[in-house]
Amino acid sequence: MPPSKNNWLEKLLNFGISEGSANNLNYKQVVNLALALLCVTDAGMMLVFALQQAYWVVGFYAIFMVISLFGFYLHSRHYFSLVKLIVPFSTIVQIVVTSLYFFGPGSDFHWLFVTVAAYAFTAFRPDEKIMRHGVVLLSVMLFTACEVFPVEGVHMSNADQRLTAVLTFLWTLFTLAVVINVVIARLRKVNDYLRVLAEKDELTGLANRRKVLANAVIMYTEAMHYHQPCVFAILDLDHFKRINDTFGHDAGDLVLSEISGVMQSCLNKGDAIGRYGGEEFVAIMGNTTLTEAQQKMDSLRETVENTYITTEKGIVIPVTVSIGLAAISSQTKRYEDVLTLADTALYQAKKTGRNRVIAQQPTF
Ligand SMILES: Nc1nc2c(ncn2[C@@H]2O[C@H](COP(=O)(O)OP(=O)(O)OP(=O)(O)O)[C@@H](O)[C@H]2O)c(=O)[nH]1
Repeated sequence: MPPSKNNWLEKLLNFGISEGSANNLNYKQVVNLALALLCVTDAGMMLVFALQQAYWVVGFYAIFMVISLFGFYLHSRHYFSLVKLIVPFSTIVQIVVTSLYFFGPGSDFHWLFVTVAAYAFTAFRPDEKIMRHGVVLLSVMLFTACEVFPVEGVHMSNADQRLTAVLTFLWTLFTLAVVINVVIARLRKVNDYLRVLAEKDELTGLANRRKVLANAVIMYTEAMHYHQPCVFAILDLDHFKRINDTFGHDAGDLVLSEISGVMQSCLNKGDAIGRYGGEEFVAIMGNTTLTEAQQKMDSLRETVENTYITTEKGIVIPVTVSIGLAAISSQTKRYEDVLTLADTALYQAKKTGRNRVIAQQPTF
């Protein structure tokens, strides 16, 4: 995947994940993010209680901060199954103690168990059901206990409790926004990457058959809608089987990838080209008359003819291409009809000696 601009975030998400241990990448990244957020949360709580001058509570949160940092250390040592348990259990203990002892159930601090359940569903894989359900069940039981047991908070006044509740609410909102933002941004990136893979021909780097036909539909529809000329071309390398048989399949692959680049460089920016299959390509030229397309394709044919592909062993392979052209007309009903006409023209080009461009005149 292309490197992200947010380098520090990438470094954090990928901490302890080496190339060879990249299984369950997303789960591991969620755990790293959770550990980091837990560290920041603990730092925030230390600040809140330091302002209250409750220094031993500061110490309590410092211990959990150290545990989170220890989680990063364990991750760097590849103890991932242990690391992913640190976050829920450290959070559970902190919520229970903070909720029951410092704030009291009236503060509703224990609603933070929602974050533990959210973590369990994102950090444990579907095949780790026991762990996932166990953490959620434990959270539900402890949440119920916090709701039911009337233990008073012993260290905070009502005003401080309210302030802490507001701060906690804002912080939870912020962390959820961060997590959702990171998750969505990453999903988008993966999605873009998969789309490129799904639309690209691996050997030539051109659009694959699916993508070039999708482009054909778009360009055909636009041309029909705006009454503009549009030409479809099918380009087929000549005697390609002979190239494979004489120089080998690898040399054939080299010819395909080199000639693809040459063909693309002969087209205009708005034109579309893709690999139709084997040694056959499709080009669509929008806003181009048949005469203009014929000139462009003839120049492309000549460029291919003058291109000599040299293999690693120094063997020079001459290549030529035959091209069939057809333009859309007022009679055209479907884009496939234009492709069929271009294919007929290509057949003529092959039959009449190859290395030539033949245009199928439109029928009105
Ligand atoms: N190296 C290589 N060869 C391929 C690839 N895809 C298809 N081919 C070969 O392309 C050849 C196409 O052969 P034919 O359809 O007979 O066409 P041709 O030899 O070019 O003959 P004409 O089109 O009539 O000039 C076959 O031998 C296929 O195996 C590929 O990705 N790499």
